[in-house]
Amino acid sequence: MRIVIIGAGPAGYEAALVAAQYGAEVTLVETDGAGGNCVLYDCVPSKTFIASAGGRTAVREADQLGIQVSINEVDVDIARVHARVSALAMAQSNDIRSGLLAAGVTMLSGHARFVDESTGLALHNVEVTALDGSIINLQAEAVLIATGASPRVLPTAIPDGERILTWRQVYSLSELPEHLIIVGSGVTGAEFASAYTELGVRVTLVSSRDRVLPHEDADAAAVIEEVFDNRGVTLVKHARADLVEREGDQVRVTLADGRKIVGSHCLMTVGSVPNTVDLGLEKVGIVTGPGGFIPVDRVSRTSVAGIYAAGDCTGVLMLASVAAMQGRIAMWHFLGDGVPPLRLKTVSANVFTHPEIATVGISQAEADAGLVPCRVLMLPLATNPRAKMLGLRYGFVKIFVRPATGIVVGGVVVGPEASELILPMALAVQNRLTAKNLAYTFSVYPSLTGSITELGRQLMHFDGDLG
Ligand SMILES: Cc1cc2nc3c(=O)[nH]c(=O)nc-3n(C[C@H](O)[C@H](O)[C@H](O)COP(=O)(O)OP(=O)(O)OC[C@H]3O[C@@H](n4cnc5c(N)ncnc54)[C@H](O)[C@@H]3O)c2cc1C
Ligand SMILES: NC(=O)c1ccc[n+]([C@@H]2O[C@H](COP(=O)([O-])OP(=O)(O)OC[C@H]3O[C@@H](n4cnc5c(N)ncnc54)[C@H](O)[C@@H]3O)[C@@H](O)[C@H]2O)c1
Repeated sequence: MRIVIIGAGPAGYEAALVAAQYGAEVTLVETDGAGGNCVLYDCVPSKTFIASAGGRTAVREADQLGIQVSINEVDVDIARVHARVSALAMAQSNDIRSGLLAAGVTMLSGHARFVDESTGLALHNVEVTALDGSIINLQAEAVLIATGASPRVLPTAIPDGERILTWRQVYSLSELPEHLIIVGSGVTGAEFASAYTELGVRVTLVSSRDRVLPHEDADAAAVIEEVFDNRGVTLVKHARADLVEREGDQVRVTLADGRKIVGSHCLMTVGSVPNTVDLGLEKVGIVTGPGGFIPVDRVSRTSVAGIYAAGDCTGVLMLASVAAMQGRIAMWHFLGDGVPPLRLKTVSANVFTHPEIATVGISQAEADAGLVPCRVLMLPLATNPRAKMLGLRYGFVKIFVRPATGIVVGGVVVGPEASELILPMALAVQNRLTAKNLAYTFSVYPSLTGSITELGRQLMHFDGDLG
């Protein structure tokens, strides 16, 4: 079987590894580097940057533990931080490339597009234009589109890479911004606001809504707002940026209601657009949906036989983990393996603010709307002995269980390393464990996960026959 994969982000490279494992002849085409935007520009660089920012916070927070280091004595060598970000991304990309080559995947560098002469063909034709302009034609029984997404650019706020920036451009700054205005308070905006304040930068966060992180758990977002407030972030709510312009060494952001904010730099985090233009989709008869995303079903099939799509270009859920799973599912499906369709209800995700917000399963908003009947219990970390020892001031664990059976259907953790602490909840949701199962599980004493087993104990009497 010949398979062509367009795009070497998590969706594309994970799919390539699966297909190669099954003995398929796999060609992976990528305009940039292995690992895609995820590894080179988005997820991996931002999380590496956030790790450095956390180093300064550890010093700032040491005082309450009786360790005295003046925060004014802490120097941030931003050139080294940025160099580390770039080096780590490149190393990760090289690792992925080596893994793909070792698995027998053929890697082609260039821009791929469909060139089928008519729709409805059993074999699809992909043309690859290399950087030097040379052209290679490929034919395949199956094609996976895994072309990802790019930062959304507003026509009235064009990034110049110096003062008006996308999140991909911040690592080329030679100095930390004096006053950073961040437009957009979704996950990307909140993560950068958190990291820059940790580095001691003055931040103004422009939110189009009444709160930060409008799509996240409201209790968790309230914690982040309180933390931001304590760190001196100016949060401008109900504010839509209409115009962002440079004035010498400054940037002026004009809001829809006429208010103006002046800062040294502006970071635009207003979402992403799918990379689905110039792919020749019309040649194969794929029609994109709202926002330009490629519609797919739960086994990653597009409307055209033999063509699959996975990852950010589908807009299903813009996470690396989901992209990778969609890509693997596409290959398992095409190569004839029995495959369970994608289940979004078991996806765990994390916002890498400080503290972090991790979630799995159903959300508070779905519970409040009555979409899923459930009992909700929340425990502040302040009651947890380990949290007290660590001097943690913020955070909580929250669980959602079915009322009659006690089956765990969702959870939220706000705290340090919440991305790690969510796993017991994710295991519970994935395997339909009950509150009683959690209650009977040994957690280490003292530990933050002790609060998760405590949630189980407080809810176990709802377990009924399944306990
Ligand atoms: C700032 C930021 C931080 C993030 N942090 C996280 C996180 O912590 N955890 C998480 O799970 N997710 C995170 N995400 C989301 C995650 O990065 C994406 O969900 C993930 O990158 C999607 O992977 P993908 O394979 O669909 O596409 P991408 O990673 O975007 O890769 C697509 C690749 O396709 C290539 N391509 C496009 N068109 C063509 C063509 N015609 N021919 C050849 N190649 C082509 C591109 O060059 C690109 O390399 C973050 C996103 C952002 C913006
Ligand atoms: N840790 C992670 O897993 C992680 C990190 C970053 C991004 N992501 C994923 O990437 C996707 C995109 O997230 P995102 O935060 O980049 O985008 P987003 O679309 O979620 O948020 C962008 C925000 O900008 C606002 N906005 C748009 N135009 C505006 C304007 N003119 N003025 C003010 N505000 C404006 C929107 O209302 C929205 O709230 C999400 O699915 C997210 O899960 C994940």
